[in-house]
Amino acid sequence: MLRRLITLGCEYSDTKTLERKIILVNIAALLSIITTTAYYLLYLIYDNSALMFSGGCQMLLLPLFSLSLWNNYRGNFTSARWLLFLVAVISVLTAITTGQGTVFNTHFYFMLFAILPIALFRNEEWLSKAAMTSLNMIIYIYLEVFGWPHDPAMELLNQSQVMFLQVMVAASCISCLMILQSINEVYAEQAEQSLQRQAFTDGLTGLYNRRYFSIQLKQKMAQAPLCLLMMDVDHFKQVNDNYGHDAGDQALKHLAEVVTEHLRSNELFARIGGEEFALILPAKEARQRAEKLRLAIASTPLFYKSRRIDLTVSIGVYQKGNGDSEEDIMRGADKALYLAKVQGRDRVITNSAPEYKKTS
Ligand SMILES: Nc1nc2c(ncn2[C@@H]2O[C@H](COP(=O)(O)OP(=O)(O)OP(=O)(O)O)[C@@H](O)[C@H]2O)c(=O)[nH]1
Repeated sequence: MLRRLITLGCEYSDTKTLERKIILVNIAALLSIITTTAYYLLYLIYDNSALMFSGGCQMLLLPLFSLSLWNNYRGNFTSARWLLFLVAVISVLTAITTGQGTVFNTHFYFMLFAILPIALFRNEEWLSKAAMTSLNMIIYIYLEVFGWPHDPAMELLNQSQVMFLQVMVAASCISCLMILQSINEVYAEQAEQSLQRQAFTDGLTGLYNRRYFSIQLKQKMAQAPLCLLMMDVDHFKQVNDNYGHDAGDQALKHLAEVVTEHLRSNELFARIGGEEFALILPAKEARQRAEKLRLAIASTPLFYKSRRIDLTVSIGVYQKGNGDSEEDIMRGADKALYLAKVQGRDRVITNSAPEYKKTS
C-alpha cells in the first residue's frame, strides 16, 4: 500500500530521472500530511487555543496535498510539483500568521523549501526552480529579520513545550532533507549500475560482451592456471539461411542457456562476436568440460516454430603458459578453434594436441 502510494504515476515515466522526481514529490506530499497531522495531535495534547487554531487551519489544507498525489496518479507531474510547493508554503505561512508567529522557528521550513526545488524540478524547468527558490529565500529572510508576532495565548506554553516544538521543527526539516537525499543517492547508484551493466552486456543473449571479457581476462591472468575456450557455432550461416535470422538469434540464446547451465556461478562466459563465445575455466578440468559442453550442445536441439534445429560447436582450448600475454592467449585459443573447424567441426582441439604443435 505504502509502496503503491510512493510510486503513484511512475508508470507514465520514460526515464529514471523523472521516476525519481515523481517518487520524491509523492514522499514529500506524504511527509507533509504526516507531519501536519502529528503537529496537530501535539497541539491538542498541549490544549493551547492559539496552537489548536493554527493547526486546525493547516489541517484544512491537507486535502490539497492529496491533490498533489492525485495529479501524479493522473500523469500531471508539473501540476503535482507546483501544487506541492504552493500548498506547503501556504501551510507554513498559515501556521505562522494564525497564531504561532516565529516562536518555534517554523520559518526554517522556508529554507527547506528553497533547497527542494533543485531536487524536485527537472533541469529544463529551471525557471520554476529559480522562482520557487527565490520566493522561499525572500520569505525566510524576511521572517528571520523581522519575525512575526504570536497570539498572546502562546504565552501560556511552558519553556519545555516551546523547546520541544523548536526541536521538532529543526528535526523534521533535517529528516525530510535526509530522506530525500537518500532517495537521490539510491537512484544515482542504481542508474550508474544499470549503465555499467548495459555497457558490459550482450543485448541478445544477456551474457557479458567482449569488452567486459577482455577486462576480466587481464585480471584473471595473474590467478591460478587457466584455460581460455573459444567456441564457434558450426555452419551458423545455414541456420540463418534455412530458418531465418530470428531463428539464428534464438539459436544463439539457446546455446548461451545450455552452456550457462553447465557453469559454476563465478565462471566467466561471454559472447565475443557474432556466433563466437569465450569461456575461462581452470586448467586442470578445461579439456574434459569443453568436451561435455560440446556434447551437451549437440544433444540439446532447439525447437523453433515446431521445427527442430540441431546445433554443433567447435571449441579451441588454450592453456596459458608462463609469460603469455592476453593477446597470446586469445591468439592461441583462436588457432585451436581454427584447427577444430578445418578438421571437420563439432570437436575440441587443445594447444597440447599434436596437430596444434605441428603448425606452431
Ligand atoms: N541471426 C544472427 N546471425 C548472426 C549474428 N551475428 C552473426 N551472424 C551470422 O553468423 C554467420 C557466420 O557465418 P560464417 O562466419 O560464414 O560461419 P558459419 O556459417 O558459422 O560457418 P563456420 O564457422 O565455418 O562453421 C553470418 O551469416 C552472420 O550473418 C546474430 O547476432 N544473429
